[in-house]
Amino acid sequence: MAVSTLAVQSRTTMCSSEKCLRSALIFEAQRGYRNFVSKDMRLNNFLSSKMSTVFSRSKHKLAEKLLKEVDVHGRASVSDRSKLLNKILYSGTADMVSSTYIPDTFETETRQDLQFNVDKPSTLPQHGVKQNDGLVEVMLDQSISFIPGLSKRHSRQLENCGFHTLRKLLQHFPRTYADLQNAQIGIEDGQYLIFVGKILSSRGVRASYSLSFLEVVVACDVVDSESPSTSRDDGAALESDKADSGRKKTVFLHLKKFFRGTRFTYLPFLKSIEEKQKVGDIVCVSGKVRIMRSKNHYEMREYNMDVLQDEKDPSFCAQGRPYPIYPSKGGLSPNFLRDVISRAFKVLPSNIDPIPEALAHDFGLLSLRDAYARIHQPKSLKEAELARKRLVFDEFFYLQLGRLFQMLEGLGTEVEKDGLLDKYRKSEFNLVNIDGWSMLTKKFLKALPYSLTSSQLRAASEIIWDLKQPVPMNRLLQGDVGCGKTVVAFLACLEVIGLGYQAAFMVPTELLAVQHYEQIQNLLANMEEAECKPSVALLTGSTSTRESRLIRQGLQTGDISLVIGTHSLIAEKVEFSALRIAVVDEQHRFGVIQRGRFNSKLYYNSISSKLSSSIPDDSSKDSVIMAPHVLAMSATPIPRSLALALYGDMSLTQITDLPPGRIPVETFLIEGNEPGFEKVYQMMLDELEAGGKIYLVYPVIEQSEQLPQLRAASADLETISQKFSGYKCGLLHGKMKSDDKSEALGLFRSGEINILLSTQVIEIGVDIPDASMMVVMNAERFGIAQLHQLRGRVGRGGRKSKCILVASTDSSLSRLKVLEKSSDGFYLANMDLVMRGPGDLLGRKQSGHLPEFPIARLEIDGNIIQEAHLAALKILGDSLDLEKYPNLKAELSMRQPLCLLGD
Ligand SMILES: Nc1ncnc2c1ncn2[C@@H]1O[C@H](COP(=O)(O)OP(=O)(O)OP(=O)(O)O)[C@@H](O)[C@H]1O
Repeated sequence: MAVSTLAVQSRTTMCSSEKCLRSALIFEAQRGYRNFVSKDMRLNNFLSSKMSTVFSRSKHKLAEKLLKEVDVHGRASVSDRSKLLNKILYSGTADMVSSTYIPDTFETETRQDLQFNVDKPSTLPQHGVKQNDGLVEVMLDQSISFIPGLSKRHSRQLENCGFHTLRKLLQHFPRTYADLQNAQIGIEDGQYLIFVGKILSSRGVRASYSLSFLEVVVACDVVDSESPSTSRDDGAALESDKADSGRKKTVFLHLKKFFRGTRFTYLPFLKSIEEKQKVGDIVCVSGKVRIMRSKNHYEMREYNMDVLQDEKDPSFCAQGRPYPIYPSKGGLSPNFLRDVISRAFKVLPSNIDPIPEALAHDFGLLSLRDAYARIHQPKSLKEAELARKRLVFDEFFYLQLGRLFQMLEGLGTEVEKDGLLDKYRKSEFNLVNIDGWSMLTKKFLKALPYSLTSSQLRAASEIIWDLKQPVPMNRLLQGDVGCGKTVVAFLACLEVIGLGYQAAFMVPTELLAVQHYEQIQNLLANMEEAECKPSVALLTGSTSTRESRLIRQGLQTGDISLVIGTHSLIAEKVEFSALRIAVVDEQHRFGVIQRGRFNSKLYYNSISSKLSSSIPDDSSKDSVIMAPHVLAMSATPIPRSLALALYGDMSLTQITDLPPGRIPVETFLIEGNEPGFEKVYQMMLDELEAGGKIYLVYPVIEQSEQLPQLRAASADLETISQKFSGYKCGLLHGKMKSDDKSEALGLFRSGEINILLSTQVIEIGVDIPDASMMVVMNAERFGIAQLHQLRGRVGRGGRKSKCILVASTDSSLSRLKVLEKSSDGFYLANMDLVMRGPGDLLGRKQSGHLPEFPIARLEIDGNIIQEAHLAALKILGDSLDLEKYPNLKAELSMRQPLCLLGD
């Protein structure tokens, strides 16, 4: 009956309070109170007969004291008794009182009745608890036990399901909203409808020894859709539309609420619940209808009922409110949850919002209380949507605020902090300033066989700016496939090497490590002055024991300035002399723990290390105990919204353009049937004859009995070799030995192999600029982002390239169509996010690190996260340490505690 509580409260009489007290006493007596003395002998006898029930000593004593008081005041006025009971309720024993004196459910209104009839209790409220008109107002993180009328048993049930605080409860959001319709046309079983009618009767019924129910019958007038006049032919019906609108029938709603437990079967209880509903009241009832046997009679067990204040204008209610449908949790019924949540609003004050009003106004946000109220009890779907926006905003806002705050905390002076914020605020701030770069970096830049694109230059400047800061950089560099991230990372490495430090470059596969190693050696070879060239080493799982020992020694002494390698770099034995930057390529391929270990290990080593004497300036010496800068690179473009959520603590750098002269790869979708393959083979032949090189990508290495429809690389080698007999075919997959893999790739690079049959092992990083065609078998087995990555292996030079996606069935082609249309990795990643959600887009490993968002959905709320990011910048710009916003700081410490602990 929570919905109509307000109305109930307003018409509460002293008489009902007296009854409540009496019921409470009887209830207590049932539990075995021994020494109750009453002038009513019958009651006295009844109470004595219940003496044997177990009662804990403390409760017993308390109960004894309180009941004696009640008895003493037995002759006093009802309001005095109410005062007394109120005192009990506020004396810190409310839990006990609610469970021992007042039956479950029934006490909801009882306690409120009492509170409405008495003065404010004299007892001081607890910390964070406000009292208002007799109701306790509590803040969001207060226990749910403050919810009016919640029995101890229900509190326990809720707590067991994780609803410890009001916040937790209010964040149990409706799964969806049923579209309530005015019952003006035919009524069907299971529909969610809304009615306005008059209460005809209300009765509390004892159904059995331990079951009772309240049945309220409401009579409502609705349009009679079954009357013969409505089924006439159209013309006639049209003419008499007006008349029909007046043809009404009365339907009877039987609203039922059940109570389980012997204590709810007693007459006083049944009488009291009965009296809560006043015959003749006009009410608005909404909920799910069930058809009953008798015509025009309907039952409702899930319902909301509002007593209409203004009988003359019931229309406002009948306009069709969305009806919240809650997911059940831990066995708690959606109905129960709806009821408790609506009660929670009675104790929730309006000033719970930590976000300053001005900011909320700037971003068009509802106040927090309104947002909670409207998401749970919206008057329209639009209202629910507005409320949702506010709550989604909060989820993103505190994440952004926490991460930015944490970053600022690491900086020393206000000027530095302001500088960092400015960098976030204005992208044009990051002007390229090559003059400030080290000599080595400048020489390397000069020796490059190409000029950097403007966005590569901007990215390099941004990173090098960060490298000069006294706090460790934590930056994510991302860009589309083949945009030239590697060279930007090399520049960053050379910058620290130029200052006398070391750099580590970690990649997920050996193939990639070898490729990067060869690439940097080639680029360094172009440099004129041999003496300033840094020494570079390659350390992977296949490096011989002797060689790896030598490399480790070199790293320890500082003789090696740059090491490129795989996971071997984070092995415990590897120690650095003065590591200043760690580049983690394809960072999502490493788990957070691995990255963390890498980071902390390097930190430890760099503290313990003795720095070589070649450090040029004193300022660098001071910062030697700093953790190394981390530059993470992501080859899969991630939508900005997702990146903000996933890596909100990282600064983001994006390379937005491709090196000049790139011709977009032409993409074809072909069904993998006989004519389809004939077509593919013909295209391959044309390409080979024109001097091209072809990757053939397979989903598996060996043919599998379980998945016979999948083409396998090993199995196809012979067929393809026969088909293209004039050309050389090679095989590359993850199970091959490291040397064999490098050899196969080397032969393909040099042109000795024309067709490379491979698995997705080539997906990341493989860079063979003159490879000009790719054919992906069973393309439906790959995600959009993955296919885009694969496709990025071709078209890396000046030659026009083709990518053919062969799908087993016609139906799977439609999903891949988006690849045919676009070659923009960011656009495709966004599409993937919308189509598959963040979990599938990122893969299990990476999506596991996404923060939990109870209500936000990254695929649709991307714009809100951007707003939240701006709002966080605004707040921090105004108060770097959040001192101006103590409420925000408190909320932040609650939501993102680690960021305030400096973790
Ligand atoms: N500014 C440039 N002008 C011309 N070529 C460039 C430029 N920058 C990089 N390249 C070349 O483009 C190719 C791709 O570069 P790189 O391997 O760094 O790309 P990437 O961003 O790491 O791509 P992927 O994520 O696919 O590995 C390389 O052959 C590189 O030499």
